[in-house]
Amino acid sequence: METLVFATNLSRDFGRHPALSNLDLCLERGQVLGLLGPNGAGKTTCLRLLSGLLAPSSGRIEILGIDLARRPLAAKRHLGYLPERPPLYPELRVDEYLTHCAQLHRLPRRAIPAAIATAKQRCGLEDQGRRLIAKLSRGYRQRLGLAQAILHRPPLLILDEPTEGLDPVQMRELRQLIRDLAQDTGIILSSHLLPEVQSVCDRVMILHRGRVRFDAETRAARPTNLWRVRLGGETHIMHLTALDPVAGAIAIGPNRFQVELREGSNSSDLARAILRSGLELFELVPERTDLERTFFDLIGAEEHA
Ligand SMILES: Nc1ncnc2c1ncn2[C@@H]1O[C@H](COP(=O)(O)OP(=O)(O)OP(=O)(O)O)[C@@H](O)[C@H]1O
Repeated sequence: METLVFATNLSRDFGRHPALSNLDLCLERGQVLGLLGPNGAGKTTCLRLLSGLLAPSSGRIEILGIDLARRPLAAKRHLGYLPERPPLYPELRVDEYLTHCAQLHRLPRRAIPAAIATAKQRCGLEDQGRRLIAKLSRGYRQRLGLAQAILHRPPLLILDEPTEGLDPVQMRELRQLIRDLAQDTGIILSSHLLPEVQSVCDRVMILHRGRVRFDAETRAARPTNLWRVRLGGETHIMHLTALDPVAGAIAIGPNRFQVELREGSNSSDLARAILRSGLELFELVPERTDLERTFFDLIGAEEHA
């Protein structure tokens, strides 16, 4: 496995406001990492730090082993960046704009036409070369933003809210394109949409108020044999863990528990065992340990506090 990004203890303050605090991150080729979080969580700040547009207040970033602070040009050569709003020039035609970008990426002059043709083909822009950017739809502008990011074939792509503002069809097409690109690159993208991260990313980091609140493979966040139980009266967790179908339990509030069942046991077994032991059962619902649950639990608990 090739490590594309290695960042440690990354922080960025704006004045006294910590926009990002103590983030550690590692990305391998072929991985798609999603930064998920509500507005102001620190996603854009993180992506700007990783793309070298913003200097960290502390911490260190390596892109393919190259220190981004010490050798910014060499490190940035390996990455493509799609900002939240791609800096497009409406008065240029698609080909003119891509030629300009290729020059900025310092591609050799002779290699430029082929690089543009490949980028356009990958982004579904083959027939758009002569079109004025001003006349492009939002979806095509986003494709063009992506085309400029992949022109120099970087192994690392950093995409800030790539599907923001697109209609559902455009979103689906762009997600497919991201999955295609991920076959030979590593991608870090930001989003505030759970389904997007679930469908596109292998790994997710939930950011909230500049801190990482959750970091896991998206596969690991799928439901298991977990149940949420609310009991009546004076109960203790031992009452539950003593029951046959229960593999383990954790208390999540007064008389509220998250219960994991043994393999082969189901919710009826649990309900029967609870009632047989003389406990009162007020609620028994499947626990969704997927990303959505975690997302809302974490964000909700924080807001509540
Ligand atoms: N240039 C800046 N100057 C001052 N504060 C900033 C600056 N950029 C970001 N911030 C603050 O840092 C925090 C994180 O912002 P950031 O844009 O990284 O969040 P985000 O998760 O990308 O949000 P959004 O989804 O709205 O883009 C916010 O409180 C924001 O107001």
